[in-house]
Amino acid sequence: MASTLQFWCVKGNVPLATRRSLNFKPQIGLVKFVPSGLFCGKDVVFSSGNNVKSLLSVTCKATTIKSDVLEKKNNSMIEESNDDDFGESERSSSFTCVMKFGGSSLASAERMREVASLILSFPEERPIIVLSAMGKTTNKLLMAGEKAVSCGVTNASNIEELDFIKDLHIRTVDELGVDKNIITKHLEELEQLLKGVAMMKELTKRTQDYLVSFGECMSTRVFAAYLNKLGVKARQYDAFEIGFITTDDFTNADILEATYPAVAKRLHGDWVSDPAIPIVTGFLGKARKSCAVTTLGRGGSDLTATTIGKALGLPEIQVWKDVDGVLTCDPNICPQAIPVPYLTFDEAAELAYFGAQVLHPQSMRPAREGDIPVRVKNSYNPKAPGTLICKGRDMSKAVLTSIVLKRNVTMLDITSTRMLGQYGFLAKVFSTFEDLGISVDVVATSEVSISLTLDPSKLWSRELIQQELDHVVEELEKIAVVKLLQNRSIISLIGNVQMSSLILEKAFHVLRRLGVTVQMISQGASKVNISLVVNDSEAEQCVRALHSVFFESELSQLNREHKTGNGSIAALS
Ligand SMILES: Nc1ncnc2c1ncn2[C@@H]1O[C@H](COP(=O)(O)OP(=O)(O)O)[C@@H](O)[C@H]1O
Ligand SMILES: N[C@@H](CC(=O)OP(=O)(O)O)C(=O)O
Repeated sequence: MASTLQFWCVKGNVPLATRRSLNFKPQIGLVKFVPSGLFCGKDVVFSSGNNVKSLLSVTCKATTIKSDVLEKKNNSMIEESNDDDFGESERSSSFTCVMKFGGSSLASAERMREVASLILSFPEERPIIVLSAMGKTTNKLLMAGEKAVSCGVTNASNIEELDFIKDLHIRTVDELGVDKNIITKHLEELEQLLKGVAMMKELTKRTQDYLVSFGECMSTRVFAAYLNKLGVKARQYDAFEIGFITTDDFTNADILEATYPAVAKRLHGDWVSDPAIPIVTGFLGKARKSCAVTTLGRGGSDLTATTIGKALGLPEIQVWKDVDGVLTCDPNICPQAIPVPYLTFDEAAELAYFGAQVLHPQSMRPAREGDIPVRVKNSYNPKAPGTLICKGRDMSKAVLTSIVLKRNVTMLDITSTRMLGQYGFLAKVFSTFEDLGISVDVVATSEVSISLTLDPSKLWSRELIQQELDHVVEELEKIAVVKLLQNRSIISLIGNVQMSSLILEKAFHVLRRLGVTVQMISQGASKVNISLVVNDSEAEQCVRALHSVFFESELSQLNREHKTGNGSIAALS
């Protein structure tokens, strides 16, 4: 699909603006050929067949960038290769992208074959591959761990999910024709671990992380072996061995800054000394204090991919899923959901944070910091253009981009007993959450009261939620009357908040027709998100009706115009 032309620029003589728009590092640059016309400020579309010398005279279809490129022509910023400045090994060490494949793309041997041929269909790319565990392996591992706690040591070897995982992986290596030994040690160790859990009758978060790490450790070994069997040199890496340093927050660890230089050094260094496609475990890290294996929260391989993208300053990050990109809604709620062609980092981050399972909530951060475009593509339908996420897009015609639902949210109504002044009250409320390590999602305040919703993702098990909530209420009741409202949902309307009057008019019209009372609304803090809180029991019906109005009827005309790019592409930057 895309071919890449590598070119060299005069060291230290590249204007920053040009460097950004052409997306190259100070020393080596890449220009991508994207035939479909899907591009933004980071993609410059050229017709193929041009060589380095003619680079500046090729036709650039991105009009905003065209002028920039041509303006810089006289600065002679691009020249032929100068081997005194850049040695062959350094040049060839540059990776061109990260490609992340999730569990849904890797569910079987057949899928692994297809993913391998998909990767090899881009011979011009030098990718770093990030993989999740195969299919539903992570869920099965979690279930096996839970069962091991109470099944007794003698039964631990017979846990159904353990059999499933063994069967899936052994069948996969057999079908791919690779050496079984690459995973037999892991499968034995996994069984021992479950016996240990059964013996201890306890599964700590730390052990749970170690347990689920087997999924990614095995999928990457199998896939690397398969590429090697095909004659494509590949090297497997466990992320916790190559510098992914995290906090010690097991099951939901944060990546620390030290990760970036460490990972870049290791991957770059290995490539220089012995080039091979890196196959890296997604989702995993190493705790800074305890040095134990950590996980980055469910769906964390997206974050692994964007972290590697930023660490190496790559031109593009691709996350390959089982859907045609980020959709206007969760397709499990609205089967009519359609792909969103462009998103900004801000929109994608809000969408992910407020519950769209398609992206990990923190995954946009490294991409935004590194200003690296993220493409969401479908490994089952590679021809579909997917979604391109980058810094800016033309919002002039955008209304609503996507509707996101976050279920099972707890809402608190906290009314001051006026023991404290208003600012003392707010400070006390938020310090209570800070002390208890609970994050707050949506907030609305009046003079004497505050309504807020709590982020359930930090809370791992049901008992813990109740225990922690009781504690929160106990603390807050020292200064306020507290009403705990459970089973609520947040409906997030992601889009152009500049159009908030239009969005709210349509949204409330729908909600009124359905007889739904909105219990909280928040708009303003985020420039791309309007959040509404309703009862869980009404939420899906609301989302379907809202989707129908904004994306399936005549009122969605503006969104459709935007989708087809009518008049909006030229302003992308
Ligand atoms: N707005 C959305 N756009 C696309 N997919 C969504 C959205 N909301 C929820 N999903 C779900 O997310 C799934 C893809 O995410 P995920 O399962 O994490 O993929 P992978 O395992 O390949 O990384 C889709 O199959 C879809 O069911
Ligand atoms: N395997 C992990 C990490 C991950 O990112 O998975 P996926 O890419 O399949 O969502 C999980 O299931 O959470």
